[in-house]
Amino acid sequence: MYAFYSLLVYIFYTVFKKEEEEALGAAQGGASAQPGHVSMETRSRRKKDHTHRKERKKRGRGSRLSDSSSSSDSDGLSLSDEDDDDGGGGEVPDIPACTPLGAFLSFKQENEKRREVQVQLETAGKLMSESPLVAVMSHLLSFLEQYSHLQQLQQQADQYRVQLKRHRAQHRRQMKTLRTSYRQRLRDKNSVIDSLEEAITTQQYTPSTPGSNGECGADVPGAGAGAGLHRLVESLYGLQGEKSQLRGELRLLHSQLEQREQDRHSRVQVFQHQIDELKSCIEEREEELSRLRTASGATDSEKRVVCLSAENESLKQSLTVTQGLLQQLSVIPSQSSSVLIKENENLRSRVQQLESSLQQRADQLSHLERQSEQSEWRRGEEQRRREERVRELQLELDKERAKEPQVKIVTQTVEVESPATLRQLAEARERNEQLSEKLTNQNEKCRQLEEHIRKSDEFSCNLQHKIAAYEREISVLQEELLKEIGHLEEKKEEAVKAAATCSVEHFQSLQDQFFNLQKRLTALPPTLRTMKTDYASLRSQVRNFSDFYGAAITDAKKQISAAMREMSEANKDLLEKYRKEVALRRKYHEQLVELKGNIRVLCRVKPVLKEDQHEEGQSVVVTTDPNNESALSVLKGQGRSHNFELDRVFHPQATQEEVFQEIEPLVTSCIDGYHVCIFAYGQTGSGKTYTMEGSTENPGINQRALKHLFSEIEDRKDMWIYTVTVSSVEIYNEVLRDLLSKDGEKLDIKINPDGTGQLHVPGLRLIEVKSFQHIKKLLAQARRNRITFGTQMNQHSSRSHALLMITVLGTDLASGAKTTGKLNLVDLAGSERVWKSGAEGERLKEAQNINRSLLALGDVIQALRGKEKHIPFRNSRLTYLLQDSLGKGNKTAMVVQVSALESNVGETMCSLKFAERVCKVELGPAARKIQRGGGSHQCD
Ligand SMILES: Nc1ncnc2c1ncn2[C@@H]1O[C@H](COP(=O)(O)OP(=O)(O)OP(=O)(O)O)[C@@H](O)[C@H]1O
Repeated sequence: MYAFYSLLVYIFYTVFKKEEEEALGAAQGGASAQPGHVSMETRSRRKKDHTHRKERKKRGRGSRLSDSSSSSDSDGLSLSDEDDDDGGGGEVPDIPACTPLGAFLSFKQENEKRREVQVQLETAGKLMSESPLVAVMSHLLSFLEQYSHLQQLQQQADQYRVQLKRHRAQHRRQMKTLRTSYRQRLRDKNSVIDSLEEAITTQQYTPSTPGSNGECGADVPGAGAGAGLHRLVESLYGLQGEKSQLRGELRLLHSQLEQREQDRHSRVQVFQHQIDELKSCIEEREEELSRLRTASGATDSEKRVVCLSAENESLKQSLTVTQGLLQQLSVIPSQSSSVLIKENENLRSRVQQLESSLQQRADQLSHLERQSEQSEWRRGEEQRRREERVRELQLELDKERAKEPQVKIVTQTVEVESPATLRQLAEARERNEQLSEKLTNQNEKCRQLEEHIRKSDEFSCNLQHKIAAYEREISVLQEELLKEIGHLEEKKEEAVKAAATCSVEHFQSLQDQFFNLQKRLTALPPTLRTMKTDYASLRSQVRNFSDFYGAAITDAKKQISAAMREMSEANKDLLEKYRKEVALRRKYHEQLVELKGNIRVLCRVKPVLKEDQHEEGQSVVVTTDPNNESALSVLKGQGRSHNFELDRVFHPQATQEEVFQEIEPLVTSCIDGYHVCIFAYGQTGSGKTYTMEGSTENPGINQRALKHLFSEIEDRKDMWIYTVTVSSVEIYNEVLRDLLSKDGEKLDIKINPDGTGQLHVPGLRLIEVKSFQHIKKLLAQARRNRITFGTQMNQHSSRSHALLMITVLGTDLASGAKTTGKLNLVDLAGSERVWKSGAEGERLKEAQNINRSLLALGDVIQALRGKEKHIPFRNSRLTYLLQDSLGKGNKTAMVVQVSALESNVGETMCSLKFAERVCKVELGPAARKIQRGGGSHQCD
């Protein structure tokens, strides 16, 4: 079976290859142009893929991502072979073209280009798909398509991974810029604090001058100056409280900033963690993909194909052939692959949309993060400056506190030097007021700064919210992306599983077939050997047998020919004996018949003619026995049959000659001086006229009898002289008519006045005939003159009894003895049932007369049979006329005509029963009418 498939596939492959080459040659002006074109296109496509890949790699390098995961870029097994021009092609392991899979894939790619050219081979390709091997290869093809789809997905995953890395790098850059902006802000804050510090320094410088002056002028005591100093100290304490308050606030702000920084950091960590998770997820997918690629059914199938190819040369040939067939099969559009491609396109567009939206979100996020980092940095800087300023103010305050005893001394001094001190005090108060104003201004500035910090905090908070919202969006998008990837993975796994299962099943079945074939093949050699030995022995036997057979046949032939000779001799003897026996029996029978004077009764069965089949489907009820010429059986119906035993029965196919041969001896006896009567009896249409007269081509008893008479006369002419006279009459409605007379006058039967007592018909024409030709004319005339009409039973029914009376007067030349022989040949009118013949009027009268005369004949027969003294010959013209022939010492033969059809079974039974009665009639020994010397007498 497998060999058959292989042969079939090979034949198809050869045919299709040839047609394909012709088609390609016709379509592209040469068989060699197409492969080059295809390879060019393939190369250009490969180059495009390669350029795209290179760009991606450049981008990957540009981002300076040194993650270990970046090495996975080169993990994928791409369907598009890349050139190694740039030396970087080694990163992507190409499928070697020498492997079956590589050849298969390149074959497939070329086939995709040839599809349009090979449309005319679709029908043949469809036919080929019915082969199991082709089905397997189609499954392999679909599986490889799935595999290429998987590779595309992997490439997309790689792209996503690279994009994620790029996003991460961007985030890092943004974080860096945020940090720098934060530092910048801190620096700004420090500068603000420096400006405050300067202001405070200026404020300090102003009291230090009076202090130095006071030191100089301590000798000038004054009460106003002491109060001013006291207020100054109080204001300084107030300032110190305010500073400590500001410090607390700044600490609070600092802690808040730290908290926010921590939050931000934690968020960044969470985001980083999510990115890592995504990365690990992608890596897992990659691993899974690689695992699937290395351990999935495709590789197994491929390995199995290779193993199978290696195991069996025939399978290898089939695989090669199948590769060729793939060209044909590739033109068959795969609905599933087209759907997958469509889905893949949709997914690609969807992924692109998601990528673009993700890119936008990432850009916005980076921008916001940058702003946030800047604001945070500024706030940090400001806080730092404020802290430093507070610290310095604290130091100033401590210094001022440390100077307090001098002030008291100065105050005492002022009390002593009152006018100068008062003036200084006034000046100090003025300065104090100025400082107060400055402090107020500083406070205002601090408030403004605080307000600014608050606003920046709010802005930062808003930014954090936005970042959180964007992160949520990113997470949602990531989830969607993961879902899509998962969905694609599931589809891919399903497709891979289905293809793998299918291919495994088909390979299993192929393997089973292969193993079965192997088993058969292994079982075949011993069988073949035994067959060979058997054949050799048989051959030798046959060779010997031919000699043996020839000798045996020769012996057998000899034996058979000897046996046949013996048999034929014995048969000849037997046949001779049989013939003699039959002749003897016949002779004895005839002698017996002659002695008894029985009427010989013959029966002739009419063949079934077309015109007799008035009713369709009539069965034949009369059967003859081929082994018994005297038996006849009539099936009466309901399974009952009646057997008749007559002198001779003629089957339907009996010829006129056969019938006459039976009559011939009687005809001969006529020449010898006997009175012979032969009459035909039977129902109308049963063949009486046919038997007696016959047709021109096939004459009946009348012609044959006369012919025989003349031949006998001719034979005896040396010894006897014969005179033959002929007369013919018909009895129609009990009226005698001369059939040889032209006027057809009526005749009467009378006793001959010569005293012989014989019947005499005055006026009847007696025509002496010299030749057979003469008698033929007379017979034709008589036939013409006979009255016939058409009835339902016979279109040319004879409505009269016709008598051909032949008188043969013979003179023995030697003795002078005279013989008078008479031959009455009677064709009786048909016995018929009036209702059946449809007779009416004149025909009815005819029928009644016919039946009456036949009844009279029956009465005569009955009387003769009963050997009654009175025979009623005179009851009818017919019996009266036949008195000479039917009476004692005459030879009589009756031919009973019967129909074999079921519809005539009643008439047939009547006729045969009448024949049976006639059979038993004993006329006594026949007497020869001879005149010797002077007197005539009868001799037995
Ligand atoms: N043995 C036969 N072979 C062929 N045809 C026959 C045979 N016997 C009778 N026929 C045909 O049957 C038809 C009727 O036969 P035929 O006229 O001799 O019947 P019949 O007994 O004389 O009838 P009827 O009493 O009405 O005159 C004729 O056409 C005749 O040719």
